[in-house]
Amino acid sequence: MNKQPLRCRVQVVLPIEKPYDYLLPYGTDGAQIALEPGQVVMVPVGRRVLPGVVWDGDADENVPLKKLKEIVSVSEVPPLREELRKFVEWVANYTLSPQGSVLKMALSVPQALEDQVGQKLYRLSGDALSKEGEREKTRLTSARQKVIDVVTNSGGWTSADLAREAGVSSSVVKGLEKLGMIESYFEAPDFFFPAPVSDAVGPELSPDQKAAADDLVSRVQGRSFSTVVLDGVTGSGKTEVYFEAIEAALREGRQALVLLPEIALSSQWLDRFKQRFGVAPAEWHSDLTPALRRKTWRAVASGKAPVVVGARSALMLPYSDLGLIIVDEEHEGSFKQEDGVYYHARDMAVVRAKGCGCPIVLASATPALETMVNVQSGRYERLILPGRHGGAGMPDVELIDLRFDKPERLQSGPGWLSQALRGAIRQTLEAGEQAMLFLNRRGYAPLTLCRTCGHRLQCPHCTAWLVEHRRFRRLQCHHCGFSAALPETCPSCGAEDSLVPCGPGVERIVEEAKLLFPEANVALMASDTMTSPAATKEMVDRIQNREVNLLVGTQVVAKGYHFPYLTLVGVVDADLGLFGGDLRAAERTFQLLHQVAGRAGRAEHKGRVLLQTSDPKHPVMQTLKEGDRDKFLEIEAETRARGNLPPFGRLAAVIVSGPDESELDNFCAGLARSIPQFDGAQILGPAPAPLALLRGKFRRRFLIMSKKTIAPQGIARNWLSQLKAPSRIKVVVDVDPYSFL
Ligand SMILES: Nc1ncnc2c1ncn2[C@@H]1O[C@H](COP(=O)(O)OP(=O)(O)OP(=O)(O)O)[C@@H](O)[C@H]1O
Ligand SMILES: [Zn+2]
Repeated sequence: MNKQPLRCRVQVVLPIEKPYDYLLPYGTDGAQIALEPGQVVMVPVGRRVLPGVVWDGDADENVPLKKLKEIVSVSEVPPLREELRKFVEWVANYTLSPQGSVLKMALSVPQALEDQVGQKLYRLSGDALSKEGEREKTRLTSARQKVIDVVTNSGGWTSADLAREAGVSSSVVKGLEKLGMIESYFEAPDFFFPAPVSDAVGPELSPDQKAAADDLVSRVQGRSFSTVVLDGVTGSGKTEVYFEAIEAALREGRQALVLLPEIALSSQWLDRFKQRFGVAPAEWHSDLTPALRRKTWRAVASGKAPVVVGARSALMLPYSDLGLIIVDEEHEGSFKQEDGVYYHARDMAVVRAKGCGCPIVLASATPALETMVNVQSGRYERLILPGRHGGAGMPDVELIDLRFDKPERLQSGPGWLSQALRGAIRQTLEAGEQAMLFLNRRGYAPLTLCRTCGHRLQCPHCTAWLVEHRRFRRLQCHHCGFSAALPETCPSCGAEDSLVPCGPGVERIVEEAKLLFPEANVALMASDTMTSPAATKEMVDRIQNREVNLLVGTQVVAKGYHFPYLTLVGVVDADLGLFGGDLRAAERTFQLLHQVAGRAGRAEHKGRVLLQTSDPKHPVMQTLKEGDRDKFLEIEAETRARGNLPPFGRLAAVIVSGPDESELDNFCAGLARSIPQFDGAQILGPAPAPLALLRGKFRRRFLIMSKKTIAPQGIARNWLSQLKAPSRIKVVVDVDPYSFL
């Protein structure tokens, strides 16, 4: 009797909703090889061969055999665990994303799936420095210099990766190897990160810290799911407390994952980890070299990366046995991904922890309103650290009313620092302490305008002003990256010397600070000046060593840093984040300013915070001044509840975009006509998005608002499936949107 060939389902890493059916591969003995769900395979799709995962459930026996293709090969990597497969399905369902796109985030390193034979890698050669002399002689070409720069930063590159990263041809790499400047070695295929030192002990904890740490440790030992909010004022030792929980996970032989909002800016955190545990954790972020990426993925999958610290994408890695998740600064907006799969890493981390049967800790001094409402309803538990470590007090917060204390003009143009703030800076510097000026705006000026005709310089591809970056004498669009030289004459009326910068960015504050305090050592810290983790670390070290005493920065300085001599924080424009029709504008402003304020006076010297505002009566300013976070949350909760806004109601945004405006409007009109009627939900729109033009695409927005008991996903699915979008039009659903641009 002829036996039917066996088939299985494979979810391919393409933007497709469901698994396809394939034939099991044939072994050398001519028999089919049995596969288990979770095994990683390569399968033909059209003319390509792509990675996929054997999925749960039976293939459809009714599909004719001749339509089925055979699995090409089976990867040696450990099968994806059921926990991760279920998580992929859950995320796809919740975010309305194709399952294949979510799976692709888990299999994000195709090279890691290949069988690993020892591979030839390159690094800076041991005696590269002694070759300096020869290097002079041979006069490194700029192509060669680029390669040297890359390997100086980190080793472990294949020839192809190295050439690609340096933007040169592989013959340049060969040439340098001949010269002896770089050398090759073989890497063993066993990928691992060293185990943390087991007898390392942390600092002696205060009674409050100890109580919180003990609670977390017993949860880790209990090996079951729970969500705990670690709610402690800035500088209360949240990090020290959760380090104890990490230690407990390691003792259990399980892995720990720490999600940080900006891993590239976390040099202090990494130093502390190394001090505490004797080794560095595995890092996961976009700056890893391809070789390190592959090593890390493999080590995580085989349980040889005990602690992973990373950006939101670290949540998607194939952990072999996750025993603890920490989300530090859980209120941070950067945990929301707004590209490809739109997901919130904090919320999805809670789901993943549940699947792994492990506790998850959400740490913050200013937990999100969503999180606090979950505490109130009993879904999350809470541990409180009420005071700063070592008895340091909370800083005094004062408001400067800009309507009365107007910044004086400087010789060179308008000034932005009030008399009160100038005086406080002077005092601080005279006392030998450090001051920080905060303005959450990169560049020199957010707008450039022609004095003669009023023309404003705008991005040709976006609804956005061009921002002047004086250091490079260029204009830049902060939405699409468009950049152009600063014109000499007005592009509209041709007038000369007529373009004036309007408003301040941090570069302009640096200019004013240098003018007012010529004796100070002024430094700037913004995401575009901190171009690499190394550059950030260097700056942080300079501040720690007090080579800098007047720091100017954007939100990158707000996060987690601990500078004992920093006693004054001045916020140049505290009202900046309050505008723009974003439902979380007040909350975000409160969190950010509270966080910035928290940098002041963290050790024995008392801290002082001055907020320049034109609206001192605003609840955000009042509660910051009173240091009353819970009162702010109460006011905010009332406002949101009244509008049935999250977390009391639910939202999903639908963003429709395309290159042709009339085609787009036609399609949106069709969508609007097919909006169904609901009880407890409504769909608003279409409205031009605030960024009505982005990267050359026109954009319209709809907003689905529903009661908390109704899932907007189902509404979106039914409604949007009625109309097929023309090929040039893209429809994106953003469930629980954070950006309304
Ligand atoms: N029990 C302790 N013994 C010694 N030093 C401690 C202790 N607890 C905290 N510290 C120190 O106090 C400083 C602040 O602690 P930590 O950074 O953990 O606070 P945090 O709550 O995470 O702060 P933030 O929210 O502002 O980032 C750190 O330098 C930390 O090493
Ligand atoms: Zn642009």
